[in-house]
Amino acid sequence: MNREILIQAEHLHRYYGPICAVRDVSFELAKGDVLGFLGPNGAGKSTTMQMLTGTLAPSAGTIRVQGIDLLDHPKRAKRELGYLPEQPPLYRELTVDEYLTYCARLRRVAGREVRAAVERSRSRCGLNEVRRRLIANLSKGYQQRVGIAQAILHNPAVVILDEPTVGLDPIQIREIRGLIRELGESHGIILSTHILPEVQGTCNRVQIIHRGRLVFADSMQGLESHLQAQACIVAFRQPPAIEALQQFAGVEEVTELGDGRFRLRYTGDNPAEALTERAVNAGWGLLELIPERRTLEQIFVELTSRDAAEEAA
Ligand SMILES: Nc1ncnc2c1ncn2[C@@H]1O[C@H](COP(=O)(O)OP(=O)(O)OP(=O)(O)O)[C@@H](O)[C@H]1O
Repeated sequence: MNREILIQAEHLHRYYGPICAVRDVSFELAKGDVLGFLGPNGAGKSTTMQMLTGTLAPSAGTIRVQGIDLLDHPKRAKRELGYLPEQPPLYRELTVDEYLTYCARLRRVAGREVRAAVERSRSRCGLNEVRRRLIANLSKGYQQRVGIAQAILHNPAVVILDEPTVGLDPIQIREIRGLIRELGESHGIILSTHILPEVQGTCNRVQIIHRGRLVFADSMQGLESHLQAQACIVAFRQPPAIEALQQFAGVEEVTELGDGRFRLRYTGDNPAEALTERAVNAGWGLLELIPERRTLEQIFVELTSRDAAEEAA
């Protein structure tokens, strides 16, 4: 399958005086990608986002947007970029339509196309009903939609969203995530966040940055296989002796959890099939067999603490 590459970042570095905030970061974004950019506070997310949007020059490295070098041709490259900063740049005293029209002019949308561009992004972001309302009087969720609408006004290839659901209630969060997934079908999206479920619910690729370096980059399926712990929980009505469970091929450790429940840690092939067969034949009364999953939090902590330990060494 031919992936249309929208962003190519190569060997990005950024120093603030002696502090290296971003170190040798390289990645690609293709059309249809919703790339989650995760990292703890101070990891270098905002610095990277600012470099990608052309608001901060890298100390070294290159960024190409649809093949156009962002440093050599910033105006042309920025036409293909839409950006929602952490604090949406809204004018609260304007109505939604007035504000979007103003943004379209700033984005140099041709005069005769302004109306259509405003209508398109307003509709896509579900803002038709509030088009004549003052932004100041909208809920935070609707204000965030207005922020996203300004980012897609000029129909850019890439949309960069910095912490887009911070401060929203659960229903608004669901709506904004749905909107992001929808936008991902026709744009490439980079979503910077420190909210792990946001990445699981919205993105098809994930990158984790820690102390300025990428410590993880994979597809969501790749991440899923990391999440799959080599362990399962089983429960029986007539539990066997623990030794009987230790005898299954690959089982390394069995922990009794009480009430006929056990945790089996294994290597290699999942013993579930053999276990089920034996449980049926021996009349153990299998009640539960649940593969255990690690949380994204656990992986995140593992990766970031391993990185810190390596650095200390
Ligand atoms: N203008 C600046 N001058 C000096 N140091 C800076 C500047 N901006 C950021 N830094 C430092 O660079 C590092 C990366 O900061 P950055 O804001 O990119 O991280 P972040 O991942 O976006 O964090 P957060 O989630 O807290 O916003 C931090 O150590 C920060 O203190």
